[in-house]
Amino acid sequence: MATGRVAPASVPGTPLLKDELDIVIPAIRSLDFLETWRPFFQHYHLIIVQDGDPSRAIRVPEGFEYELYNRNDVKRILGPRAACISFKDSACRSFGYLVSKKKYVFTIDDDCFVAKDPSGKEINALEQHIKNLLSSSTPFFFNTLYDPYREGADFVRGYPFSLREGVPTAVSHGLWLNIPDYDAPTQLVKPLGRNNRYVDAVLTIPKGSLFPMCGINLAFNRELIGPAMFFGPLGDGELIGRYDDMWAGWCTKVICDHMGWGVKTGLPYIWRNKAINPFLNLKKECNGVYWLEELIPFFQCVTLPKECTTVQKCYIEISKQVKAKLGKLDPYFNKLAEAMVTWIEVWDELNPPTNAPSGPVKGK
Ligand SMILES: O=c1ccn([C@@H]2O[C@H](COP(=O)(O)OP(=O)(O)O[C@H]3O[C@@H](CO)[C@H](O)[C@H]3O)[C@@H](O)[C@H]2O)c(=O)[nH]1
Ligand SMILES: [Mn+2]
Repeated sequence: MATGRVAPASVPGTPLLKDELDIVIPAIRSLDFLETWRPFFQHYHLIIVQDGDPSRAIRVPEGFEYELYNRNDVKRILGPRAACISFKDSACRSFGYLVSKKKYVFTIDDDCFVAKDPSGKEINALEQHIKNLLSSSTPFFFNTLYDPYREGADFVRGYPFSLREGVPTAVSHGLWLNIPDYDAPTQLVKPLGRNNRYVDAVLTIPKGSLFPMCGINLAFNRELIGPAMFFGPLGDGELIGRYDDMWAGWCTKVICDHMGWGVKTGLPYIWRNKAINPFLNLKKECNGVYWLEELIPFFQCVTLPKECTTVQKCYIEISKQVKAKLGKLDPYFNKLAEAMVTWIEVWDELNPPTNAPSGPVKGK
């Protein structure tokens, strides 16, 4: 069995991290999807961020413990700085991360259901995320047999012994069966594109590699990386839409690499039910598709000096580089850089830094 923090075995009837994890849901539709998740979510606390008309009453199915915030609440709590929270898209979920007081967060969209594994068994997505987060990651050297900390797995021959302890896992990025997370152009050319392939694997994304982080089925250690999980303002009505989660992912990965923390992708799967109209998505994504080719080289070149010993310091440093380098691409990025600073201000106000994790650690 691999060394390092190994995924905990689940004890039937005992929900893992029950008092240490919040489930954050951005919601503009109904919350009926929660019925299907009842066996897996019922012991956890939900934070629902309601988008759309705040006077609309949104029904939470009986028996769930929750707090619900609408736009008016966000304005009341953040005052003029509420503008950094993007509404009109899934990015309003960031507000849930901000007000959570838990160590871990799992976020899921309101049109996602319980998937089944190839044996027909319902997948407890939350439990798998927790296993991913509670076991170590291996960003500094790739293990060809996937996550060595999973039951029955291990490190292969040639894997340096000095790296087998692994490092803390900051993010667990889950995947989707049925409707894949395609961009609008791919949706347009593959209208019937479905993901039916269940791959029983979890991988650490190597240090230095960026990835497209999708917010649909995502969990993270809020205590470690929470201040970098800012999804916006990149939503509808902005110059660039549907890149809210991507932006958070690039910032997060660059910071995790600097701090010496891991990001895992793969299991668990959820069942994603429907794709939004690709033509509407194309309109939202248009600038993003174009700018993507500039944004990735930008993030590949972000340098974080050793003085950046907290996530907040790293994030502010990235915001400065956004302004200096991407502001030339479009003034929109100056606005985004300012929103990033505001986000850190409100994060620190609502989450006073006590023992903020510091780094960088291994591998620098
Ligand atoms: O104005 C809105 C629109 C949506 N929401 C909530 O956000 C999530 C996702 O919304 P939706 O299912 O409509 O969109 P998708 O394209 O399937 O989702 C992905 O797009 C990514 C980019 O934004 C994002 O990470 C994914 O979530 C649902 O829960 C809606 O209720 C909203 O609050 N306000
Ligand atoms: Mn959706």
